[in-house]
Amino acid sequence: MEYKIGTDARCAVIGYGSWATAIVGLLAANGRRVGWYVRNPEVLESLCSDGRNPRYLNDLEFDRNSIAPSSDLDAVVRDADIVILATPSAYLKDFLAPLTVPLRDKFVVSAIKGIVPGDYQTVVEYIHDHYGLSYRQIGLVTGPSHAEEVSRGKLSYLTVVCADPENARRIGERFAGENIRLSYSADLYGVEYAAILKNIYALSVGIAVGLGYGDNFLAVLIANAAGEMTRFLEESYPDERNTQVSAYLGDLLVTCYSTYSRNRRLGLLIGHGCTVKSALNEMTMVAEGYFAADCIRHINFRHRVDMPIADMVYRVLYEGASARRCMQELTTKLI
Ligand SMILES: NC(=O)C1=CN([C@@H]2O[C@H](COP(=O)(O)OP(=O)(O)OC[C@H]3O[C@@H](n4cnc5c(N)ncnc54)[C@H](O)[C@@H]3O)[C@@H](O)[C@H]2O)C=CC1
Ligand SMILES: O=C(CO)COP(=O)(O)O
Repeated sequence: MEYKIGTDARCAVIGYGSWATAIVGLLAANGRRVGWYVRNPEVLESLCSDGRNPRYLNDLEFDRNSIAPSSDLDAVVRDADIVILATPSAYLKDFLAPLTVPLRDKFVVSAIKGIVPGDYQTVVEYIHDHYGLSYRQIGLVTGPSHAEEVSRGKLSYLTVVCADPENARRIGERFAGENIRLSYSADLYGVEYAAILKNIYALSVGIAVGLGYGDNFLAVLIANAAGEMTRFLEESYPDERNTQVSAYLGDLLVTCYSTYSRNRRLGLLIGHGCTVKSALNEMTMVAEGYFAADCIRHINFRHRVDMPIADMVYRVLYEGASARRCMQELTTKLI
């Protein structure tokens, strides 16, 4: 299917959470007006009237001429060539439900780090299967990149992943900026799963910190998590890949140690003794690892990879198992 991705291509972003807002900030700084699907009336009103998202990254002020926010999904998608998805994975279907305009002639980039619950598919797989796009017209933007830092101009490295390296470079040009360094990859499967798994591992780190484990143990836990991630990728989809670079290991590290990490925070609350339900209620932002723990367990029934850390997180989140006991058991399986 024909699609447009060159310098004239128009971009649109779907979603209005923190990552969507930071991404619009990067794209808007690069020239062309950015289409933006914002279905929340309060956020839409505020973006149109004073160029700010009142719910997320409120200190980021947009030049109103550089953005075109709208609650009409069809119009936003119709006017775009490159559609960037930046909703939490759990609500992607919900966000796209009103769409009647075909996506087949668009280039779709997922900035989402999660699995579509219920379908047990990655976002790339879901868009390919449900919207009839070839894998050559779907990409990813990922890397260690907390929205709070990106939006404040803190140096960040993003990785753009496309089957065709020329497409990756063209998408990368849209995100480029003084404080953004870009890398490229063609490993759609590996990079997407790495971004999903790291959220589960950050939850395990948060749980450990909440339970009182120290830095010595955290280093062991994260080192084992990196090994578990690599093992999952190698056994489920062998390919030539270096998982030591920032799109895999870097993203895992920032999610495990940053105070901005939503997944670590959810784990911390549980480690401190909150029930899973009350910890989820405390969260003001989405922790993808909660959904991913269930999805990966389901997907791993096919691959049967040894994943003691992901299994521990699943048991705590979904089986009501004691975090303290599960973590103690896990300590006997780490090296
Ligand atoms: N925040 C970050 O620094 C980064 C986030 N990501 C990824 O971007 C995606 C979006 O995450 P964030 O922007 O952080 O999310 P967020 O927590 O900042 O925003 C959540 C969005 O989901 C909507 N939402 C929340 N609960 C909902 C519900 N029950 N039903 C329907 N919609 C609901 C909110 O209205 C909002 O638009 C995730 O996959 C995340 O892993 C990727 C890189 C960086
Ligand atoms: O993926 C992210 C940053 O790269 C966001 O997830 P966390 O907030 O849990 O780190």
